Amino acid sequence: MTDTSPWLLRASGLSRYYGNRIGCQDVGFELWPGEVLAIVGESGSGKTTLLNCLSGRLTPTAGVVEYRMRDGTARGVFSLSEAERRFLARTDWGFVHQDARDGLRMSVSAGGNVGERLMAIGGRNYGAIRATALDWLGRVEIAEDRIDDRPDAFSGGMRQRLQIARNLVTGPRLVFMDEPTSGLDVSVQARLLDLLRGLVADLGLAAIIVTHDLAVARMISHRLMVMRAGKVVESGLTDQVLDDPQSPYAQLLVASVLQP
Ligand SMILES: Nc1ncnc2c1ncn2[C@@H]1O[C@H](COP(=O)(O)OP(=O)(O)OP(=O)(O)O)[C@@H](O)[C@H]1O
Repeated sequence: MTDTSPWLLRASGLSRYYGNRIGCQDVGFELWPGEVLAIVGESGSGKTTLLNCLSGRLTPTAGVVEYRMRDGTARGVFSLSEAERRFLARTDWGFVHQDARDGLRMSVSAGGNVGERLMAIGGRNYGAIRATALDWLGRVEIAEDRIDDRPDAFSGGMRQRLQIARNLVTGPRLVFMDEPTSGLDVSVQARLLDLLRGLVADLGLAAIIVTHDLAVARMISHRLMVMRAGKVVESGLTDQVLDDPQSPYAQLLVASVLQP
């Protein structure tokens, strides 16, 4: 039966333990098409564990993650076959790593990094693939004449932009991002964030972004989830949570950032 409610991804009762240690515990939420959700919290609060469970990279100890396929059916991410999950990850989803080296093939040219994702979904026409790759390099502000360079000849910010192009070229509906701007200079970070925000809005992408930086969350996300010790302690519209946090922990987090 086709479920007609419009969420794109839904998590319920999602927990992941490492032995006795809590990674994340009893997380539940719905993500809507085109919505950007930021997961914030201090180091060790479970952000990456949660993101990896949501994106099918880490098997949860309990709970379910459901995803609405293009045909409208909701499927449990962990009841998909390995092949189905891989197909989803290559087509409908993107994953932007904090370290671009984890998301790029460093021995392949910039054009190849973008083009190979198209080939993975059946692209065969070399000229068309190269033209699309060029177009995407332009969209992420990488000059045409760098298409044959390898990412190790790129700056950190360029690599991250290339990783974004590689992820978006297949027209995904959902992108997972793990601290995509940290590790970059502040000015580079701001430009990248601006670019990301524009692309996400233009393409109507849904995104789940992990960040420890509330300013990043403020700039890019519609909704915010605050985690502490594996649990979601507060969630709501980003501006609302940041302007008027309700839980003592979120109040502390916001206050600590605002202090000089
Ligand atoms: N592979 C692992 N084995 C054992 N414990 C782990 C493992 N990965 C994470 N943990 C533990 O799970 C908890 C949550 O870690 P997680 O990396 O998800 O937090 P985080 O909020 O992403 O932190 P950071 O911002 O530092 O990346 C921590 O207590 C961490 O020590």
